[in-house]
Amino acid sequence: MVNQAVHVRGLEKSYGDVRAVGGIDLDVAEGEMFGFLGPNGAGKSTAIKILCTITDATAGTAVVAGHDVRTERAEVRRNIGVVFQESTLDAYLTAEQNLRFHGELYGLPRRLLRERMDEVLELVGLTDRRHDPVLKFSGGMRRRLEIGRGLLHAPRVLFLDEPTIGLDPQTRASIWEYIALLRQRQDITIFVTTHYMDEAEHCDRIAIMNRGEIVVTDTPDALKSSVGADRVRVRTEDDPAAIAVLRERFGLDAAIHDGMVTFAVADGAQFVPRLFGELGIGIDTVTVTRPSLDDVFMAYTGRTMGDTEKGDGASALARMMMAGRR
Ligand SMILES: Nc1ncnc2c1ncn2[C@@H]1O[C@H](COP(=O)(O)OP(=O)(O)OP(=O)(O)O)[C@@H](O)[C@H]1O
Repeated sequence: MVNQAVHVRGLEKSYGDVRAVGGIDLDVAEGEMFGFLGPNGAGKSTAIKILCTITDATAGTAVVAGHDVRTERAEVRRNIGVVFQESTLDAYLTAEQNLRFHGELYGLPRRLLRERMDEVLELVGLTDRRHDPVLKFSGGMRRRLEIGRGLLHAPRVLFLDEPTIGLDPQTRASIWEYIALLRQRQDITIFVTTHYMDEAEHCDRIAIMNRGEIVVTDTPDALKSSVGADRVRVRTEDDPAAIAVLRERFGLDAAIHDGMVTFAVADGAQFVPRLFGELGIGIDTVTVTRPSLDDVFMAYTGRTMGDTEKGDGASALARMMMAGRR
């Protein structure tokens, strides 16, 4: 049997009348890269806070790395690493001093701490910058250092909350290269929240949360298939006539969006040659789009991932975590 890194049953959290988490079940296998998506206010931060032992659930159980978050808080904390979107590094300290401070908080013996510092600095590509103060680092380097710091005490589960928010596309790509490398080198489970569709594609499985409930959990491919149809967009010599033919001859419900006749079919690549043969109206351009994770997100939450912007929930989470450590 595959061991569970995260095992959650009937987890609930209410703030007064607000049911932030409404009785969720969740299983994440050891070694999985698991993505947690959902619009603002869906309950992701609250669920993660419970898993990281920052707040208590109102009901239900959660076991992380084999320990109960309610009754074995210290063991859970020893076995998890947490990286928040907002930097909690001390910019006036060097990379190494930031790591040492964290290692001491976790009570790592000196020799082990030295070894682990060498390892994580190498992993995140900052060995030659270890004596530089963090204020000289770029945004991407800071994030890499934070990921390295989250790994210092060799956690079994790493929680990454929006690890690349606010970074440029090139830096985002390089952070994901480090995350991929991390997965190859270390036996670790990664639990990540993101608002970027391309990043969600890196996950083995994704859970989409909406209004306190997990509405679906599956692999990115299976999720895309579940929302089904391909989207076909055509520009023709007579769009209203084309819409009528699509309805009468093909039984398809088409409409004009952004100046193109747009409709959905199960297999666009097979359908397009038929369309050219049988439409009887000149076609200027045609495009076929497979469902994306954004379509999946839209189908399950009624919003696009791009609509979702960060509130201050995660920064509150970062502040609480740091307060908890002192
Ligand atoms: N400390 C709190 N007190 C009262 N209500 C809260 C508190 N924290 C969260 N909530 C409410 O619980 C619900 C879920 O919020 P949560 O921050 O978990 O959502 P989220 O999915 O993480 O959103 P975001 O993407 O914006 O971080 C929201 O309605 C929010 O207003």
